[in-house]
Amino acid sequence: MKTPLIDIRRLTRDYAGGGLFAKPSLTRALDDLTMTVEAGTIHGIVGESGCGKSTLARILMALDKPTSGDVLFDGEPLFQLSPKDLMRKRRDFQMVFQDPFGSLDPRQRVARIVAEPLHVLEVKPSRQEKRDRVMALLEAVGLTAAQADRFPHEFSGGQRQRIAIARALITEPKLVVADEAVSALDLSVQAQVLNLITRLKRERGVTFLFITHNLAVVDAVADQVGVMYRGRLVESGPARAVFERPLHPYTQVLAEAEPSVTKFGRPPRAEPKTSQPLKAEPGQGCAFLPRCRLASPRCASEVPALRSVLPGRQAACHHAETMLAEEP
Ligand SMILES: Nc1ncnc2c1ncn2[C@@H]1O[C@H](COP(=O)(O)OP(=O)(O)OP(=O)(O)O)[C@@H](O)[C@H]1O
Repeated sequence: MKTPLIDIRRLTRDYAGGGLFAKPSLTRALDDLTMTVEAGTIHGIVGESGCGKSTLARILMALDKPTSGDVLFDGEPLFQLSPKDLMRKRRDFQMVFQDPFGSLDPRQRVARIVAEPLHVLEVKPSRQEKRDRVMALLEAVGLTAAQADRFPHEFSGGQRQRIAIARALITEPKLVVADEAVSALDLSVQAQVLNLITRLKRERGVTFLFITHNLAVVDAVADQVGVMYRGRLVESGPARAVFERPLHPYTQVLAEAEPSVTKFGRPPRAEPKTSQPLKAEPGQGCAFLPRCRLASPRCASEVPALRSVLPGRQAACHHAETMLAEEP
């Protein structure tokens, strides 16, 4: 079997909270998260606010360290590399952020902005080679050579996001993590940037990890999707199949709230009965239990492991087979 580009192994990230006047507390932003991303694919990560998406992105960029677990990038464990090897490895992954207005230095010209990761990551091409690379990339993202000497404020939001994508590609990375990269853009501009990303995957073989709360965006571009809930991966598989036929009740809730991704615009399923809600002890049962329409006593006592339910489809739910047997 092929080595995945990213092999995330049992990643946990705890943040200490509280302080001088508040009781100390611990937030588990990532909880034993395991997943793989194949090279040359667009892999979506979806989940509601606070589920740990940005924490995952920061760890994949080696901007933050996990409390436990590791990430194998092209077979190499990121958090066991020496600082020198990590610096070399950083050229292989880049990030595009949400805010196209805040993420580009307003005092720098576009050519300098796009070339910046070369300086930061100590790649030292000749002056001419650098200029050639910048120009080729500006052209690849649909901008002109004449625009290289302008400043960010002279561009629209969509154009700025193209500049950010060109900057992310300058070190010829294998992976680009896009964290809510089109969320701040108008719908028509979103579609243009998504087309660009699909083309870059096809023509350059770049792998994209597309992190968003917007299922329609993932449905439009992603080959695979991972659904996160409270720091855990609860479902994964081919994006279209996952949204059309969810195998986890949480995915179903997300998909039914976004009618454009469910084929027939299904009406939402019944909410759980609230007369005697089941509760799981922390760390013992399923975190989705209080919101789950299929909750059973087993869900309160046993954390459901992510398991293969259909070929290429995984879900962390004791009732995945029940969902499979239900009318679509
Ligand atoms: N530096 C930090 N210190 C303390 N807690 C943090 C820190 N960063 C994240 N958290 C907590 O970890 C959890 C996951 O946060 P994270 O930002 O990764 O979620 P998210 O899915 O990206 O949310 P959003 O879509 O709102 O950005 C949240 O409960 C958040 O409050």
